[in-house]
Amino acid sequence: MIGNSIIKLTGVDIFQQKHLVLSNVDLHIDKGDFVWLIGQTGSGKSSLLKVIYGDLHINTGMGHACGYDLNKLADRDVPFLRRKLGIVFQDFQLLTDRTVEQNLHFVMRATGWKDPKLINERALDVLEKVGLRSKLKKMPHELSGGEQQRVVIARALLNDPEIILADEPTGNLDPDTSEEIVMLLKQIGQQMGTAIIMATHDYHIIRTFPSRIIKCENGKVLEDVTIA
Ligand SMILES: Nc1ncnc2c1ncn2[C@@H]1O[C@H](COP(=O)(O)OP(=O)(O)OP(=O)(O)O)[C@@H](O)[C@H]1O
Repeated sequence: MIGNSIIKLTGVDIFQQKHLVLSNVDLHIDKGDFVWLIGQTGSGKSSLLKVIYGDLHINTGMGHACGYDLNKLADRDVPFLRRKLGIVFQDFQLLTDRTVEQNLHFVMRATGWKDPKLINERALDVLEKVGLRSKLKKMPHELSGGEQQRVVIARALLNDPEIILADEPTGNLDPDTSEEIVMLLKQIGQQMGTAIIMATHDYHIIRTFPSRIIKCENGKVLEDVTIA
């Protein structure tokens, strides 16, 4: 982290294969920021998030995420960058054949945790943060959609991330449960200084929780957007 800056993109072009999705992107996210990311289907929201978590490489402009230089990011750096990011995406769902506890332990072992006592404690700690300590031994299918999403958030918190990237985390949830998830993310941001970028198509929830809005539109990322 340079000062409070967690993400800094300057003049970045973002491609999917040979297709230029977003050009000349400037984006600055500081510790504790909560940012809504909006834009029509196919406008480039996921592509922008993919650049930040090292899934899409950049060649034009300058990019930093959690202290990593995105222009020079080597494949071997990506797992280390990902430990500083909490990812809450529909593509990163829970393993369905393991309990909540096993899901959390699996990620911890994969990211270098060794001590079984610390692993147990950390799993309980993150479940406590999302209010699901009692669900440790449950299988994902025994949980509601909102509870599953809370476990995904707990999993994203395991390595104490500097930023959480949430791509439509409330897409499959009813309005009340969606609000609970946003409140939880906001609370995490306020308590731990975690920055949060949340992509959504749900303008109602943005109106309920007003915050900075950025928008992907016509190949650009627009800042300080307001919605009707
Ligand atoms: N793996 C890929 N290969 C080639 N093109 C892709 C790939 N992924 C996305 N694209 C294209 O890049 C553009 C931006 O897609 P992206 O997924 O970033 O949009 P989005 O705003 O996240 O959309 P949605 O709201 O539907 O999730 C689209 O034109 C899409 O077709």
